[in-house]
This record gives sequence, C-alpha cells and structure tokens, in this order.
Amino acid sequence: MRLHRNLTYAVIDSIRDVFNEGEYAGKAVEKALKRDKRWGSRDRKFVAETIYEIIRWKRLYAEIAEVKEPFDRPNLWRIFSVWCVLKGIPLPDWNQIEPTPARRIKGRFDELSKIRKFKESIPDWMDELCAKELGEALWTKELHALNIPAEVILRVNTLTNTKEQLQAELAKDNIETVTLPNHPDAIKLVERANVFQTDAFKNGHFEVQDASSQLVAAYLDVEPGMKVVDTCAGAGGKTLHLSALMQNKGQIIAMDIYESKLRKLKVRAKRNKAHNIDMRVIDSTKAIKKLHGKADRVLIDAPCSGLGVLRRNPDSKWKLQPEFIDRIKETQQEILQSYSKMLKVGGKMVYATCSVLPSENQEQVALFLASEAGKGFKLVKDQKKLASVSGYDGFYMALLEKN
Ligand SMILES: C[S@@+](CC[C@H](N)C(=O)[O-])C[C@H]1O[C@@H](n2cnc3c(N)ncnc32)[C@H](O)[C@@H]1O
Repeated sequence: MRLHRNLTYAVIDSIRDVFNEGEYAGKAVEKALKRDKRWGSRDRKFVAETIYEIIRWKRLYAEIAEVKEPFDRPNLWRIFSVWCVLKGIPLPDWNQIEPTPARRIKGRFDELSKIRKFKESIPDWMDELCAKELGEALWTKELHALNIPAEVILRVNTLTNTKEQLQAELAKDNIETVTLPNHPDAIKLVERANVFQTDAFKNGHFEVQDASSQLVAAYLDVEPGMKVVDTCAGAGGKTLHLSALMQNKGQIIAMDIYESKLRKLKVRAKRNKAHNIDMRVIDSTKAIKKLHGKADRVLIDAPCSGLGVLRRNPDSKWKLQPEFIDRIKETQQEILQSYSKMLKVGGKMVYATCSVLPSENQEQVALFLASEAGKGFKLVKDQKKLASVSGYDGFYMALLEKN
C-alpha cells in the first residue's frame, strides 16, 4: 500500500482535532471527507478507517511512540508512524516522518501487549471500574470485543417495504446483505458501504441500527392502537421501530429534554412514513404529570455511559469521565422513579441502556423495585447483551409490569 500525502494530512488534522480539541470522532471524519470532492471511495475509506483506528488505539500507539498529550504535530506524526508499522505499511520518505526502525516499534508493541490497559488501549480508571463490576475474566473478553469495529446493520422499515424487497433493492446498488438469526427486522452489510446515498435510504426503506438495539422496542411488547410513551426518545431510533411494530396505529409520545434531538426525529419520521408519533419536549415536570397513569407502555431508553457501544464510538474511551458515570446513574434512578408514573395499571415498561455495567442496569432496576415508586411493579424478565457473546453492541433491557 502506498500512502498519499493529502489523505494522510486529512488523517493527521482529524486526530489532532479529536485528541487536542475534544472534537467527536464522527464529526472529525465527516469534516475530513468534505476536504476533497475528487477522492474516490477507496480514498474515503482509507481516511475514515484510519482516523477511527488511531482514535481507538490512542493509548497503545502513544505509549509505543513515547509521546504525551497534548500532542504537538511531530508527535501526531510519530503516532501515525506507529500505525503504519503495525499495519505493515512501509514508512514513506517524507520530511514529517522520522526514520524509526520498525523493529523498535514492534518490540514495544510486544512488550506493552502483556498489559491489558495498553494492549486494549483504555484509561486506567475505566479499566479498573469495569473489571471491578464485571470481574477480570469477563471484562478482558468484553473489552477485546468492544475494540473490534462494528459491522453495518440495518433495520428494515416494515411500514414501507419488506426485508426481501430491501435486500433486492440494495443488491441493485451492489450492496450485498445477509439476514441475522433472532433479529427479524435486521440485515447486515457483507461489506461496508455508504448506505445513506442510496434511494432505499432516501425513501425510508431502512434505518441503520445495531442488532442489539433492535431488540429493545420489540421487548416492550407493543400492539397497534396502544398509547406508548418513549421517554428518552432522542433522535428516535427506537421510536421509529415502535411505530413500525405498531403498524402506524395508536399513539407514540416521543419525549426528550432536548428539542434539537426531537427535531431530527421529526425528519426521520417523515422519511419513514411513521405517522403515529407526537413529539414533546420535557421542559418541566408538568409534561410528565399530565401523562400519569395514561400509558399502556413506557420505554425508558436511559442516558448512560455508552460503555456497550465503544465499538462505534471509540472516542468515548477518552471523553468519558468517572464523575459523568456517577452523575448519570443518579439521573437513571430519577428517571425510573418519575417516568414510571406515566404507566397504567396492567401496563408494561422497558428500562434499557447501552451500557455493560451492572450498576447502570440490573442494580438500577433492583433499586427502583425496592423504592416507594417501584411498589406494584414486578420484573418480568431481563437480558444482558455483551459484545463478546453476541458480536453486537453491549445492551441491557428489563421488562417490568405494573399491577
Ligand atoms: C440512549 S439516548 C436515547 C436514544 C434513542 N432512544 C434512540 O433509540 O435513538 C438517551 C436520551 O435521553 C435523553 N435524556 C437525558 N436526560 C433525560 C431526562 N432527564 N429525561 C428525558 N430524556 C433525557 C438524552 O437527550 C438522549 O437523547
């Protein structure tokens, strides 16, 4: 493989923005890909994948390169050289690149690979917290799985087409897909492709959604005609799935504290031809009180650490802080206590997160059930999805019933 200067400069600028300026990886990649319209699909793939890889392995590469943050430009190039050598790419003879014997880099790699926090490239605090909660053996396996880039999985929008129709339509664009056992609405891309440019996407025939995430709406056991409150709807990944499961019948009230996210949901709902969704911003407790005892189903897709989705958000390893996790756990319990009141007697509620930490998952549910607000609720079932077991994102979901 021969490295191209312009593509490499785009990578260097992007990792600088993520590491030094706090830019989100997704945003940095988006910006990098806009730099040159002449780049072909292989160039774009190189830029996007290299940025994500260097972000994922930041600690390991920086340790090998013996550089410390904040990284100045020569240090970013040293990190890039480590990436090249470990990929088996000959270092080009450019003036930014110092001649470094590959032997030395490989030697440091072998040495550091004996220590999990370096081998898997993760901050000390995160490694310690997760090992404490999951146990050393399970965490070692899970962390390894969370460092494997996620495949692209789609959820067919059954309001507009069938899985077979979608597969055939994508095949015409040379996008090959396979179905996934136990995930009725999911198909997986055999090879990564920009699905957002397809007519199938523009016509609302699918959404990109991980297989574990697709289990959540189905877990709520909705039926057409019900009144369903999606309390932490965000941009509506699960709201849209609920709408399809309800065959566009009944009412979904999609709530969030951020209006900007609900605005994105509005655009997606239009594209998906999902017509049974009302959006409501939670700007005071009034919005919740109005719905006390009214919902057949309540979904709490709670804000969380996101430790189950590190495969697609590797920059979270560097952005997350332990204090944030402490705060978010308090929010999760407050949400459970308050939003559960919207459920009717006889109704069902799902509490879900994309975290693998028991303290955000089953322990939150246990705390809720033992509290005053949890009286009358019972746990029907729960599922802990681990990337190391399923190959998909880490998720938790609990189904509760109110008697
Ligand atoms: C895991 S994300 C939701 C993802 C979304 N359900 C989906 O499937 O695309 C959690 C959401 O909770 C929202 N949130 C945070 N605190 C909240 C609160 N106190 N009440 C309601 N929503 C909240 C966040 O803005 C975020 O959109």
